[in-house]
Amino acid sequence: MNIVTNELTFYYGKKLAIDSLSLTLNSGFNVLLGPNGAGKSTLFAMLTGLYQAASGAIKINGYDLTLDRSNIMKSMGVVFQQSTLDVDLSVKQNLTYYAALHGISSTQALDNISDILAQLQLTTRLNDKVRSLNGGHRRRVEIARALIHQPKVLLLDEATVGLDIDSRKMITEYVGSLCQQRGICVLWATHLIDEIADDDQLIIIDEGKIKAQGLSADLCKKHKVVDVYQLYRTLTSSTEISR
Ligand SMILES: Nc1ncnc2c1ncn2[C@@H]1O[C@H](COP(=O)(O)OP(=O)(O)OP(=O)(O)O)[C@@H](O)[C@H]1O
Repeated sequence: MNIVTNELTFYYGKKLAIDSLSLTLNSGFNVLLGPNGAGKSTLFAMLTGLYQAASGAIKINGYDLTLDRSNIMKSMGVVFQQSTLDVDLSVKQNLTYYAALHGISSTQALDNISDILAQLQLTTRLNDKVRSLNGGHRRRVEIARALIHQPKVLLLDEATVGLDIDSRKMITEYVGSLCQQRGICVLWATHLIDEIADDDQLIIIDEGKIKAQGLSADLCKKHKVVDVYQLYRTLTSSTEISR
């Protein structure tokens, strides 16, 4: 289970947004940390095949994204920054419709994620309209939906932005535990430093470039800083406080 990018470059017009970015991510919880405008969402759009690189290559689980996108999509789950749920449908309808797009029956879909729904405390909300759920519950539905086809790679773009502290904690802990339960490769983009643990694989990105990659605790030691906050301030152009 891995994601490999080789010398990826992407431009919006003349603006260079991703700059010769080479990265290898293995199974486990990988955090992509960067300030606003660093290139996180652009990289996600490239990893999901929505944007095409000006140059460079992406391989996911051994498949080349330009040659074999359909095989990659079969084993990839994505939670985008903006919600893509239909608020006028029930939780169950949102889940089963998405499953049908993957050729999975409603019964099989709910079976595939019954333990996930229970862990995310969604089992009793299946018949509720998404419109009636708060932001934290909507995010949980999106995570359950992204896992419905049992992907090997899960991408989450700023999945906890705007949520209350309890929902953020629950979601980060849950996604962290998924890596252990299912051995999948998770890429978690954030600019919230308190979501990063010492033993997380951390990739710091700024201005479309990788500034550091490694275990969070090791990177702090290497750069002689006391915590990830200091590391982030040292390695990026950010002046924002993102705790
Ligand atoms: N549609 C666009 N047209 C032109 N420039 C863009 C466009 N989208 C993004 N950019 C620029 O590309 C760079 C990378 O943006 P991107 O949205 O990928 O960053 P990000 O790290 O996801 O930021 P955020 O945390 O704010 O979502 C930024 O300088 C941004 O202004």
